Amino acid sequence: MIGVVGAGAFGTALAVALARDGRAVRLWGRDVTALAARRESARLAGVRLPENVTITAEIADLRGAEAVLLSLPMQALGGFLAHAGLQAERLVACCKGVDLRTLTGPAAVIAAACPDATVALLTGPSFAADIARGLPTALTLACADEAEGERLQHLLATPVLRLYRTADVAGAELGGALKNVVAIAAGVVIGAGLGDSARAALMTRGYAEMVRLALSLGARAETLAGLSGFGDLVLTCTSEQSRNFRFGRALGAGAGFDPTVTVEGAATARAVARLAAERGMDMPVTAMVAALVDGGIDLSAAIQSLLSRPLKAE
Ligand SMILES: NC(=O)C1=CN([C@@H]2O[C@H](COP(=O)(O)OP(=O)(O)OC[C@H]3O[C@@H](n4cnc5c(N)ncnc54)[C@H](O)[C@@H]3O)[C@@H](O)[C@H]2O)C=CC1
Ligand SMILES: O=C(CO)COP(=O)(O)O
Repeated sequence: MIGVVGAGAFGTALAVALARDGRAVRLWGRDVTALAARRESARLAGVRLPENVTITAEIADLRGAEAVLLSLPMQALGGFLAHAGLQAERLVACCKGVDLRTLTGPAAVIAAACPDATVALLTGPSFAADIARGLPTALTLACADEAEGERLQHLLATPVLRLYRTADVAGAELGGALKNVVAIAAGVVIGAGLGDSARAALMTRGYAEMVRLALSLGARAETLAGLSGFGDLVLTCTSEQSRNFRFGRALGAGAGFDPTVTVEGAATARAVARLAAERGMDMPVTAMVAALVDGGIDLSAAIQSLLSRPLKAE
């Protein structure tokens, strides 16, 4: 049995994909009454939960799972683990971001709360709606323990959910966290009417910034160039499906945005701006997004801050 924590868009989509491929899945959520009654999530309209997905609000029902996928927003992960009493041998983070409290990624947050568990990360370019519809996707499964990583790769892959493996957990989680920040900035550029050429420039400079920080934190450049970094950056900066992109576009257009929608890049921009300051690193795209999110700068000043940077070698 595979456990999934978090009955939002991504957790439910993963539960559906694994169940369609024959796994028994237990999907935990804090308020699952409507989901259990309708067997269809409001976040994934038209997708019926297969029979072999059991929905539960009791965390003890996940005991004995071969692996538990943690599909909560990044900023909720540490608090959840501190209070939930979850016991599992293998915990797979499915969230993308940097924790504002500890300035670490999900793997360190899980390891601190559950020191005896094997920790892994599932990340890469994939919209929940695509996974739930059974469209083909390729993701990265990162685990520092190579044997456990291989075991999880086989446990969680399906014919349409292809998993590539890496032991570079830092690289995989930083790629997934930082691309959301760049996607907000790409949305700002489009929302402000600056055009596709400016977006391509922003994505490229944003990627350079992602790689710089990740390398300084011990990640490998190849990981950033893979699915979890470059792949997810392209998807998120260019698709209307992305919440981070749409949030940025609303900021750029001076429009409102539903505050209940999960936009991981907003808190992560603030966390990464602090991390960069601590390390004396220059991350202009992240700094601009963090300042915009905090309301510390207006849109024209934000755009000007990027355009007026000193001319230098690429
Ligand atoms: N939706 C997508 O296409 C993808 C999402 N992800 C990542 O998955 C993570 C979750 O995102 P989504 O499922 O899309 O968000 P969502 O907003 O659809 O769902 C989040 C779920 O977490 C629950 N939750 C929030 N705080 C909680 C807490 N303190 N305790 C227990 N449950 C809590 C909410 O009730 C909700 O069911 C994010 O880090 C996101 O970046 C990754 C790949 C694709
Ligand atoms: O991570 C994602 C795609 O890989 C989902 O992106 P959004 O959170 O921006 O919707």
